[in-house]
Amino acid sequence: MESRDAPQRDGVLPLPPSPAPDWALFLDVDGCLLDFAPHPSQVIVPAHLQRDIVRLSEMLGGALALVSGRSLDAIDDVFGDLRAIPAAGMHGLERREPDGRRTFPPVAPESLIGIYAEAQHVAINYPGAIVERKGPNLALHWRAAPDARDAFRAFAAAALRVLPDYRVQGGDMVLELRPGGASSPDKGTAVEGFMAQAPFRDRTPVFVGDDLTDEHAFSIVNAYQGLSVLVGDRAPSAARWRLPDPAAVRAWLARATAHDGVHA
Ligand SMILES: O=P(O)(O)OC[C@H]1O[C@H](O[C@H]2O[C@H](CO)[C@@H](O)[C@H](O)[C@H]2O)[C@H](O)[C@@H](O)[C@@H]1O
Repeated sequence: MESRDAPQRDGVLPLPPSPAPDWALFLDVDGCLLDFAPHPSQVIVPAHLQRDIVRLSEMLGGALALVSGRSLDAIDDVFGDLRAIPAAGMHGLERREPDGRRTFPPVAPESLIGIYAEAQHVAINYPGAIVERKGPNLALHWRAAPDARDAFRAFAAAALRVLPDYRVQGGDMVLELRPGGASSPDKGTAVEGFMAQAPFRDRTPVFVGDDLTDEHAFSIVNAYQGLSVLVGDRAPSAARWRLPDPAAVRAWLARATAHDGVHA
């Protein structure tokens, strides 16, 4: 199925329309709602953002979810007030369903404990490099230490030999060791999971995200004839619409909630 046509502008993706009442809106977190920070715990959440998300969720009849690489606990630590909002964490490995039920990621293999310690030893050589443990996932970040990239890549390739059924997932100045082959959950299957149930079902899915891991979700919403919105200018991408940066995403959400209703 083809996605909803986006107006073409000389190869530049167009800005998305204002949210419509029949949308199911899926929002990535880091690099989309929030500007990147050197460390995952240093992100700044503008005061109006939670309020706008809650308001927009109400306007969409609850059909709004956060879909992130962060764990659900980390999402809740960052946003606090959004604990009633459905969410997918760890790139779809765990979910908070619309009725509040939780699905959990697979248990980490015992060998991950040693791998985690070894990764921290690698990171010590690169001040600013971060090893983040998220359940069965291990994220190796080099945003604040670009020189760590090659060492982390080599480390991850070697770690795969002792982590059964794991794979490496690339991201923006990060790579992640995570369980599961090609058929394991990702942000696309997370969107499909939400779309199979009320209040998301029968709505037009719209996914807004910036990173490689968001491409799974872009492909799914395209297949549903929804809107795929890339934040930034990463290429290539399956996205058909674009917002330039997280500030533009926040302004887009704020404009939608500044009215009494979303635009029909
Ligand atoms: O899917 P997302 O919501 O975009 O989450 C992706 C990763 O976000 C976090 O890391 C990224 O943001 C940090 C804060 O800006 C930054 O320091 C780091 O370099 C980025 O990779 C989070 O820590 C990861 O667990 C997520 O997978």
